[in-house]
Amino acid sequence: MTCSVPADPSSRFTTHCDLSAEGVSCERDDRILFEDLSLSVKKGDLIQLVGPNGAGKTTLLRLMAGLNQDFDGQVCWYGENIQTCFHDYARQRLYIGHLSAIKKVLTPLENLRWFVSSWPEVKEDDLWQALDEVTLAGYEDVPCQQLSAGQQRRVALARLLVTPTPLWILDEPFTALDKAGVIWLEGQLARHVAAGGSVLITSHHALSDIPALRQIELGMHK
Ligand SMILES: Nc1ncnc2c1ncn2[C@@H]1O[C@H](COP(=O)(O)OP(=O)(O)OP(=O)(O)O)[C@@H](O)[C@H]1O
Repeated sequence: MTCSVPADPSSRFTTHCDLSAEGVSCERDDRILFEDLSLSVKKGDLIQLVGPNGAGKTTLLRLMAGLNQDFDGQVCWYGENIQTCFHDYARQRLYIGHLSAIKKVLTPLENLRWFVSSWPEVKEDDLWQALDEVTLAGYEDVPCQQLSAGQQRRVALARLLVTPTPLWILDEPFTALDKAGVIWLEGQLARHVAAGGSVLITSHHALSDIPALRQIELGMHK
């Protein structure tokens, strides 16, 4: 089934974000992580989930990304349950988990080629440019297992530059980045929302300089 989503020809995206969690509750090991939670992510939103370790931030991100169905309530894309239009939804959201999901036996370039295979409009030149921007020029053909943790994170984050999705769902994306990488990523977040994109993020890093920021606190249940 396909979602009925209006196109916006004036935007760099084919559509804008309209994601909503409605009455979502989730329990793990008899402990309530969140209950009857509602949340919407629209064009230009930058929403940071905050809370202590174990509060449920990753769990909420994964269910908003459609990667976890073990919860009550529903998550909708343009009013339709994301599970019934998952194929279309997955083309409109970029999820980067805290493990990055890069294939370590592949090179940075091969990882990006594999990753963008769902977006045929992305050109080979775009991949080289993205690797250059994340300061991996010269490392394009080195297997990722030979890169440092921060460089591997940069391979994962290069996807932000090549994927034409309005919605970014990012779990602790600042992990292992050096100071310059942190500044670069903050700039990318700010630029994405200013261009009409949307970001749902967990991070223990303060994002207070980004004007669009809204925080949602988890971990209120004992
Ligand atoms: N698959 C699972 N089975 C059982 N319990 C789980 C599962 N996944 C997560 N949990 C539990 O759910 C709780 C929330 O985990 P989650 O990873 O969402 O927390 P978090 O807020 O992202 O934490 P952190 O800040 O440490 O990354 C934890 O107590 C965790 O043990």
